[in-house]
Amino acid sequence: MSDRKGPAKSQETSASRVRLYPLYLTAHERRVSRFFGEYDSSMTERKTEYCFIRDPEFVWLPAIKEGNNDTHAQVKVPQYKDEQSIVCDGGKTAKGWKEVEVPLTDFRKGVFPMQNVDASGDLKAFPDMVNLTFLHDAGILYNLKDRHRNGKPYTRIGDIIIAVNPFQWFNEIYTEQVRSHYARVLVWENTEGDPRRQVEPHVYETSALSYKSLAFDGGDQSILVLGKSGAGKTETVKICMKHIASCQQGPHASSSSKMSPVVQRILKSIPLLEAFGNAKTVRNDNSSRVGKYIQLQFDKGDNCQQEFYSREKATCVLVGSKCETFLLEKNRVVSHEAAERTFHIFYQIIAAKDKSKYWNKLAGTTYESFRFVGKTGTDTIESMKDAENFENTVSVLEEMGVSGNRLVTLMQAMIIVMQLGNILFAPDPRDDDVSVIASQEEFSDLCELMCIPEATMEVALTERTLKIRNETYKVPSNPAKAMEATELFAKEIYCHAFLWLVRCINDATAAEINYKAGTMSDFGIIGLLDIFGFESFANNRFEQLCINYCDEKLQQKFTQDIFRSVQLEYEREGIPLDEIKYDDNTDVLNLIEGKMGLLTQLDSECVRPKGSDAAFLTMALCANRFFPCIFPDKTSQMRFGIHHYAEKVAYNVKGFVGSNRDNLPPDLAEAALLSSNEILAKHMKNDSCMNFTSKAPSNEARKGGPKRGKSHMVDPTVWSKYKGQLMAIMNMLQQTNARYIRCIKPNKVKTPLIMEHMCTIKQLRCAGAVAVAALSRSAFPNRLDNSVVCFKFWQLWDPDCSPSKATSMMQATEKARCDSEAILTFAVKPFEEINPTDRKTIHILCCWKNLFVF
Ligand SMILES: Nc1ncnc2c1ncn2[C@@H]1O[C@H](COP(=O)(O)OP(=O)(O)OP(=O)(O)O)[C@@H](O)[C@H]1O
Repeated sequence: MSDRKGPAKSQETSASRVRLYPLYLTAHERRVSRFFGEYDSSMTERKTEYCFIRDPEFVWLPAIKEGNNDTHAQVKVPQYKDEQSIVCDGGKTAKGWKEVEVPLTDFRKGVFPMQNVDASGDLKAFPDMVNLTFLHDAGILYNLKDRHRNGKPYTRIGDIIIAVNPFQWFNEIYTEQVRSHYARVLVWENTEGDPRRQVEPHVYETSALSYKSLAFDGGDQSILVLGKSGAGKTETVKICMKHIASCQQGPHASSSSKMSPVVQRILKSIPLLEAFGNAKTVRNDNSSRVGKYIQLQFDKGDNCQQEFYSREKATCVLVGSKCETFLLEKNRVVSHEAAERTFHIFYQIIAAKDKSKYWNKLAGTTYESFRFVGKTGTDTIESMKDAENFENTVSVLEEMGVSGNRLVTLMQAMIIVMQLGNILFAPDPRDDDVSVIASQEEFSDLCELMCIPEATMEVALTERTLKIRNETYKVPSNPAKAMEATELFAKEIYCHAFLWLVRCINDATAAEINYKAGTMSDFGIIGLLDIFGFESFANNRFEQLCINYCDEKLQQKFTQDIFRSVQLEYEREGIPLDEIKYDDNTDVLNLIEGKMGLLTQLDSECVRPKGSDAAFLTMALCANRFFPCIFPDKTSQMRFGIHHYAEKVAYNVKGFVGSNRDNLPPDLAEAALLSSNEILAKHMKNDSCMNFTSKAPSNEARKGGPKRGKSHMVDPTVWSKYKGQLMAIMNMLQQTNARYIRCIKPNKVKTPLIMEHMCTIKQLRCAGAVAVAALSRSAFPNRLDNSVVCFKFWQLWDPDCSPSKATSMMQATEKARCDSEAILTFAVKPFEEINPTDRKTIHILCCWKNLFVF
């Protein structure tokens, strides 16, 4: 294009309201589509209109629009063999075509979502979905599907990585060479602009950029890995940790560079936690049944920036790690679905060759010998036998300092839990409300193992102490109550043995202990959060509400963070941003955690002597009747629903009060003190994950959680402890620069190469994938490169009426920007409208440094 001189155009824009789910068409888009519609019909060669149509089974189907009248569009739909073969290839691999008429009312304002095409109108998949020309969930689904089929599990959406679980290991994308390539390009090389343009999307970019930000800017970082069960969160955390461990070795690291012993221990700590915190579920053979927040600790060096700039050696080195765990699924200790298993460690102990070393009565036992363990469909997890896994577990425990007597203590605590499941009760023949022990031999073995006198243990299990005012009474328990107390005892022992182990791991890995004592606040942090994703089952209980609440908290943070990064992008591009509003989930959070919220109501019901689930529900519904996000269930008086940000979930309140109380009866707590096992005798009240003070404890953490917990009048409830822990973690995250990885489970059958549309799209909606892209584009959701504008729309331009200010001296990008601005100024003028309220021009397009947005 020749140089044209003309008045510079201002980049002023009136930002419109951000739509989190921008499905066609707002007034803005209508104007844009008028422009494109008229432009398209003016072209001599009409491009194929690749669009999507709705489908009840496959959610969206690719199609080609042939034409339309006032009410219907004529559409050709390629027919494929099955769901997996459906792709956006313009029907090249289709086995036939079907002509259909689609009512225009199927789509807002009758506009069809378009398939992903490049500048010349050819179908294309995009590594960064913020660059999709048209933005909607159909485009995102098929873009991910295309990459998934081609062995590319990672796709970028702005600053977020979407990781689709491939259910097969592509070893070639995790080699040491690939790791160092990402470290070199993203950390060590001094590149101009965004270095991510030089690499394929990968979780290595999240780890590398986190490390670089920590080393370069010094601020603490975090990586939040979110997704439903089986989506690949834990594997992703391990992949990122390994990469960070290699980044910190410096620009010249190689396979011969040795990791320090503490770094090796850090990397091994996750599989160790998996042995005790993971179980086989129907969704995932190695499912984490506990939330984890791992803080990698770095010594940033004295004059870190200066040395960092030399890029000769890493001065920001990994020197330790600490792990916080929360909401262990302790119910799994005492019961699990037939197709699932309890925690791996139980199977490992029973399968161990030398198990009688831990208790001679284990000799000859099988899984079925223990009621809590029982029959299992498999003795192999992730292609490793339980027996082999046990050897690994013991070897890593020893590296963590849990050896000799401490190892026996831990294993015996596990065996005590199993043995508790074998204790049976029967009604006393003289009185049904009194129970007697019906499995005398198993009971004697248990008491011997715990070293607690049988008489003491019998009373603790079959009677309970009640305190009424200042008087104490002993009340007999019927068999059901005695069984309930036994199971509670087993759950508490497991939970506290788990915390004891977490403290041992932290002792073996924390920088405060293994590197520099007393300088804890000097360490830089990269925190990795691996947390259960939002779920909705046929029957959702109290624990599910806690999990979904946690997810709501993270969703709120996610939206706020994305919004902040959009603001920064606009500032960088010099675009004024008058007003951006976005949907948020504050109302759901207020409903759950507010002063009169559901969980406060539940806590009050737990202190009432006759507190009941039904009374809780009545109170909760009444106190929160003005919240639009809660609704009663007309079919059941024991159910209610919450309209979460992701979807509506119906909760069954049966067991809410019991699950929230969940405290160990005082009689059993006292009996435990007599045990020779240290975990039972000394650690049953220790709810901490650390033996030392953590960095910069938050206000909540310092106070030890919500006030209720501090009062000695009542035991803290599960909810109050959980809320305190979660708030402490949220506060810690708040002080970091967060990056997100959204893991997607593409199918329920855990099989490679299958992407089920319905299940994937639901997760994309939960993850707010469209929302992220929309928010990233905020006022102008669609975008094209300026060079593409010049190429596509030059015919519309009359340079005499609207000259470009480009000169031959300019660089290509600058020239493209000026030309594109001139072309569009000319072409768009007729489509601009005047806002009737303020009489100002409504701009429908805007030219950025590299992009034309509309
Ligand atoms: N990047 C990957 N490449 C290949 N397979 C993977 C990858 N990530 C995960 N998987 C497979 O998916 C399984 C489930 O992954 P993972 O345990 O990380 O899920 P999760 O989201 O942590 O689930 P949960 O919430 O139940 O713990 C893994 O055991 C592994 O077989």
